Amino acid sequence: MSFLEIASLSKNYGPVAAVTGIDLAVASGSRTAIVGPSGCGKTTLLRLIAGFEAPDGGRITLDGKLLANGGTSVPAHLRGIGLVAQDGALFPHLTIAGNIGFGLDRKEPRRDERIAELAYIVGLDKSILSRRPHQLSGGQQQRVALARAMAMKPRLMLLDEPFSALDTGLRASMRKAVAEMLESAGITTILVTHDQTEALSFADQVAVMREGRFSQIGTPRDLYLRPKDRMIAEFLGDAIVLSAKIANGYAESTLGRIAVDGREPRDIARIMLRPEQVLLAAASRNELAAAQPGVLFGEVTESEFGGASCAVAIKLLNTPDPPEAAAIGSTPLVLKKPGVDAPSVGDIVRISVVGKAHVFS
Ligand SMILES: Nc1ncnc2c1ncn2[C@@H]1O[C@H](COP(=O)(O)OP(=O)(O)OP(=O)(O)O)[C@@H](O)[C@H]1O
Repeated sequence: MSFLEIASLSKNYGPVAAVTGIDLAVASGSRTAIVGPSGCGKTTLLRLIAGFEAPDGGRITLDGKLLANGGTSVPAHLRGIGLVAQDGALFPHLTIAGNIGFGLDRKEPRRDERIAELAYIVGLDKSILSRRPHQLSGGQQQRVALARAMAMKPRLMLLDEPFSALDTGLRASMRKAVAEMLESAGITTILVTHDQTEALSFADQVAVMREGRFSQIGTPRDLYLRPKDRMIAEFLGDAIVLSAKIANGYAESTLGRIAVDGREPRDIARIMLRPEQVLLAAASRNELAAAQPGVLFGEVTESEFGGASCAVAIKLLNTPDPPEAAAIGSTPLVLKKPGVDAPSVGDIVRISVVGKAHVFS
C-alpha cells in the first residue's frame, strides 16, 4: 500500500462537481505535482486531503490510517498534514516570528533558534521577524507560510501554488531549495501549480487534472513525451501535431519520415513532436533547387525576438506529402530558437527531426 491512497474521491458544491472520482497513490518521501486549468478542482482536492473539506464520496488513507471514508472524517489538526494555501493565509495580528512559530511549543527552549533557522531555510532575513504580515511582499508572505508549515514537521506537505508571487529567478531557486529541504526531511509532498516547467522539474509523479478528474498520471518524462491526447500535450508545453500514416515504426508526414514510439500500423494517425525536436540549418535557394528526395526545406516567415527563446515561423517549401503541405502551409510550423542564432525572415533553412514522434492513440 502507498503512503497516501485516494480512491473514488468526490466533492460537489451544489451543482458544481469540483472533484469527481479521483484515484491517486503517492509513495512515501516522493513529490507529486498536480497541474490543470483554473477551476478544474486542484485546490478542492488539496483541501479534501488536508481535512478542510469533507468528501461526498470516496476514501483517503494516509500511512495505513483511514482519514476520510464517506461521511466519517478525521479533523484537519489530527492529520499531521501541512497545507500552504495560495495566499499564504497568515495570521494578521501575529508577527512573522509568531506566525512561523505558531505550532511550536511555547516552552521549547530552542523555539527562537528554530524560528530563525526556518526563516533562513526559506530565504527570509532575520530583520523581518518582528514585522506583521501586511508589511511583507506577497512573495515574502508565501515564504513565511512555507516556514510555518515546515515548523510542524508534517508527514505530508500540500503546497498550493506556493511560488506564484515570486519572480522567475527567485521562483526557480526557491523551488530547488524547498525540494531539497522537503527531501532531506523525508516529507512527502503534493504541489499544485499552473506552471508546467515547475511541475515537470519538481515532481517524481505528475497528474494532469481536467474538470474534476485526472486525465493522465505518470512520470514527468512520460507525460511530456507520451501524453494521452493533444490537450495534455499542449498543457505541458508547445507541441507540433501532424497527420501521418504509420508503418514499420515510422510515420510518413509533412515533415518526412519520422521514427515513432508505436509499432502498430495505421493509415490515419495523429503524431506529436516537441518543437525542440525540429532542427534548422542555414541553407540557400540553390540547395533547395538541388534537394534530394526526403530532404526538407523551409522559408522563415516570422521571427519574433524573445531573448533566450525566439518564436520562428516556417513555411515548408518542399514536402514528401503534398496534400498535408497545403494544410501546414496555412498554419506555419512554429519553433522556439535561441535569440543568438535565430534565423531572420526570408532565410532558407534545412529542416530535420531528432528523436521519435509520439503517436496519439
Ligand atoms: N466553497 C465553494 N463553494 C462553491 N463552489 C466552489 C467552492 N470552492 C470551489 N468551488 C468551485 O469548484 C470548482 C473547483 O474549484 P477549485 O478552487 O478547486 O479549482 P482550482 O483548480 O484550484 O482553480 P485555480 O487554479 O483557479 O485556483 C470551481 O468551479 C469553483 O468555482
